[in-house]
Amino acid sequence: MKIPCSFCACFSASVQEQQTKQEEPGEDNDGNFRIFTYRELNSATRGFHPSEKIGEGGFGSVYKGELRDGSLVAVKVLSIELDSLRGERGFVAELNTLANVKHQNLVTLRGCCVEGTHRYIVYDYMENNSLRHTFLGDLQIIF
Ligand SMILES: Nc1ncnc2c1ncn2[C@@H]1O[C@H](COP(=O)(O)OP(=O)(O)OP(=O)(O)O)[C@@H](O)[C@H]1O
Repeated sequence: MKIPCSFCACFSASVQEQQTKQEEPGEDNDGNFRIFTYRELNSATRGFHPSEKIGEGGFGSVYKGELRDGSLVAVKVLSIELDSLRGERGFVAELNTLANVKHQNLVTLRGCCVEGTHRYIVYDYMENNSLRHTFLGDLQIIF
């Protein structure tokens, strides 16, 4: 029998609690990290429409989305399902790290969504220019 780590247990309980008490949109979890509903992300990305796809990473596809409040987000759809130990570990490790690390050069983790065995991670959307300016800004400091 697999025993979940304390973070998994807390996270799972938090998600279930959020999902039972909310419909749409998701509420703030602790003011920063937020549990999104699948419906909200589905709506934000226009049903994960191919035209909204902005990239492909090692863990899955990334879609641009617009939340109801007008803010833009990047939604990473993990291609590895929770049944996979590697997927679960990667998901928990990424959230556990990013939710606690704040830096001007790191894209902000907005929250996540759990839908069945599927997992979604939501970040602030960064325009190419934002990333380029941040990078060039660092280079100017270095040189
Ligand atoms: N917050 C974001 N804002 C805008 N575009 C993003 C954002 N996050 C990811 N992308 C786009 O999606 C692509 C894939 O990103 P993703 O983080 O999934 O893969 P990666 O950078 O290769 O890292 P890894 O595979 O290790 O997770 C990026 O190259 C970028 O074009």
